[in-house]
Amino acid sequence: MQNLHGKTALITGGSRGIGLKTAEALADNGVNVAIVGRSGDTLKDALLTLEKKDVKAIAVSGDVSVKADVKSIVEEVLNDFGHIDILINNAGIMGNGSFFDDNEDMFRKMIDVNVFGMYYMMKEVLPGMQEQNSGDVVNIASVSGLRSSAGSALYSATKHAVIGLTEGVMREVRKNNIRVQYLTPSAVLTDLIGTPSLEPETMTHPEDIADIIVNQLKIHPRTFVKNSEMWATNPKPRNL
Ligand SMILES: NC(=O)c1ccc[n+]([C@@H]2O[C@H](COP(=O)([O-])OP(=O)(O)OC[C@H]3O[C@@H](n4cnc5c(N)ncnc54)[C@H](O)[C@@H]3O)[C@@H](O)[C@H]2O)c1
Ligand SMILES: CC(=O)[C@H](C)O
Repeated sequence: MQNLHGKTALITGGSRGIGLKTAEALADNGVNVAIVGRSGDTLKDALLTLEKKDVKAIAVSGDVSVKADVKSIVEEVLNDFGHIDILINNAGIMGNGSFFDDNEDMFRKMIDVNVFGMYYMMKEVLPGMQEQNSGDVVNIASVSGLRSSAGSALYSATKHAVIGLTEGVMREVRKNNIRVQYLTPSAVLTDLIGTPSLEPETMTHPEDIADIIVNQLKIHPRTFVKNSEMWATNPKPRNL
């Protein structure tokens, strides 16, 4: 196992949900954290939480689906931290409904945020990791990237794209000692899913995903968990 103390991490969508819990868990392990989100009180509140930890924490506002924003986000983080050890590509949006709905704009928006956001981020961050000959990239996909269902074809298509993108990039940069992995959580109790149809206590919580991320990052750098699927153990009232 390796100690994460003193490393630096950039977490997209770090203002709430899985991203914020991951930033908190990393900070608890001595990692300096930069959270990225669209501007607003949520991002400020998240930073206040992180500032209480014994690490350097910064918040950078920007839209990951906008190439110029991503460029300036990464520049700002590099100015503050000098380098980036860990990139958590977590920002994402979900729209559901029938394939036959009027949903072309929503589909493009999801592709822009869920797929291009990650693409732009990796384009900006990976060259620095190649130079330092080390690094970790964690891309948050979803079980919807493995199995699609009626009502989620479009979101699912974006998460399938995330998995394809991640796997190819991983194969390209492992020679630089960079570990690129993806996670495929099932339903997690966050704002993204709206009112849950399952009993909240029986669902996976965002801090559970954060624990998994931190523990996987602690594995000796010569090895990594390429992909992992997380399920709620006993979701009620129905087993998914
Ligand atoms: N909640 C679930 O059930 C679940 C399951 C599997 C995968 N995921 C994935 O986990 C990731 C995090 O989701 P969550 O559940 O924490 O959702 P959430 O809605 O609580 O958080 C999403 C975060 O992404 C940010 N974000 C959205 N669009 C952005 C943009 N264009 N630029 C910058 N930031 C942006 C939001 O501000 C927010 O901080 C997403 O990629 C989601 O698809 C979630
Ligand atoms: C939100 C999501 O990704 C589903 C529930 O797996």
